Amino acid sequence: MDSIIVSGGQRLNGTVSTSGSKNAALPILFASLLADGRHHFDNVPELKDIESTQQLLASLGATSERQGGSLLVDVEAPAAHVADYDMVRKMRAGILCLGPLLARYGEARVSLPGGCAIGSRPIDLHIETMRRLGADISSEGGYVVARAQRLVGDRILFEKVTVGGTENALMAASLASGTTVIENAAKEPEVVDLANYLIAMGARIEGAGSSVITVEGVEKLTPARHSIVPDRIEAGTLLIAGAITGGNVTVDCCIPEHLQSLVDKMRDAGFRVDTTADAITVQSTDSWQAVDIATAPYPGFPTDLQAQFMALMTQAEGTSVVTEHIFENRFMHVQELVRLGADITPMTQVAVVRGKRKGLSGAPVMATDLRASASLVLAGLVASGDTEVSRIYHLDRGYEHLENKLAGLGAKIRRVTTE
Ligand SMILES: CC(=O)N[C@H]1[C@@H](OP(=O)(O)OP(=O)(O)OC[C@H]2O[C@@H](n3ccc(=O)[nH]c3=O)[C@H](O)[C@@H]2O)O[C@H](CO)[C@@H](O)[C@@H]1O
Ligand SMILES: C=C(OP(=O)(O)O)C(=O)O
Repeated sequence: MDSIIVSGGQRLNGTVSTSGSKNAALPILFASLLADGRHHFDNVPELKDIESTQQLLASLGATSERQGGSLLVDVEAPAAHVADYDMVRKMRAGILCLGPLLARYGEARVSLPGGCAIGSRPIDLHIETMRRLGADISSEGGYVVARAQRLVGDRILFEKVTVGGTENALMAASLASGTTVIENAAKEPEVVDLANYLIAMGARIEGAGSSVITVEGVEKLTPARHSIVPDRIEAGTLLIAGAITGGNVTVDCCIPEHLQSLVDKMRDAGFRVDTTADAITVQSTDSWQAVDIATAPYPGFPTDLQAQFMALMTQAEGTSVVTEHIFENRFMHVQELVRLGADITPMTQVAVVRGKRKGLSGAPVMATDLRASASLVLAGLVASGDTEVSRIYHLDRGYEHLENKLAGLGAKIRRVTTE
């Protein structure tokens, strides 16, 4: 099992590039199930979650081949429309094959999904969506079982903003008969990227990126070519790495607009942050202070950057209040940051971080989920001595060669493999 060892104390400097977005690539790969033939995706990150998706797609009749940063997916009708437990348990996004399978073949049997341990993650809104579109749907032996003749467009009003729910609704509605209006839709850039691919395949979608999306169902979609949007969460993690080490780091190949909430918070804290069309530069200063954050759906502060920002706040002058509004139990990193010497009091969905610059010292810590892993690596960059982050398979789900990118900026970091 791999772990990462970080020897803290190096200021990071230089330029690093952003990879394609995991959370955009996953739904887009599932969307390929909507059309037989060859789909061509560029800027697809090399990640465990992408490999797991390729395996799941293969079990559904869609083989894929990587060519450098591109992935070619050949879709043909599968013998069965089953997403097996062994495939779906590894990642939450497995539920995203429900909409495409149901819309395309009129039936789907999808295992209840796994994913990061960040609180209970129900799929009731996905199920309700398919029901609204006319599916007969039930839960049997750990599987969602759904059937429909042809889905029929309807009004879907999400009681809560859900990224995956909106994505499943978009994919299902694209091949439904008639019009679907999705209200209180998620506005995340990853939803927009999915909509753009569906449109490239011939779907008729308006309003993606706003809270009301209208989909006119079509009879058939055809494969297309698409480049995956840059990963705003990876870009944000790298910016925080620059800031936490007191360095000057430029993150390029990103879309600064997608990171506005982070940029605003970093500026409020006192960092100098400059943006160009496709890059963000953070320049550190000795006088920066704690700021509060509260996670919210896009364009609010992303829950997927909460743990990393908390690591930064352990180094701030003053006290920061971190509020997690999206997931009920996304503070698993707190106890590990405390092992490194951080002063954090977790409460229900609120954590109070008392900053103390240069106060961390290296220790063995355990990654509990994807972004928690990243926060521990960031803390390790400023802790004195060595920090060994184990269970790094969580990190590998969603970061492309993070240790190489950080090493390129001057970090002393290495991966070790133990039996
Ligand atoms: C693969 C992917 O893109 N994952 C992202 C996606 O996850 P995911 O799509 O799973 O997250 P959602 O936006 O659906 O979840 C938002 C909230 O809605 C709740 N909910 C969701 C569905 C449902 O049927 N019922 C329900 O109650 C969730 O428990 C959570 O409290 O968006 C999250 C919120 O930005 C990110 O943290 C994840 O990185
Ligand atoms: C929580 C995440 O992923 P998933 O939804 O796949 O568990 C994440 O990307 O931070």
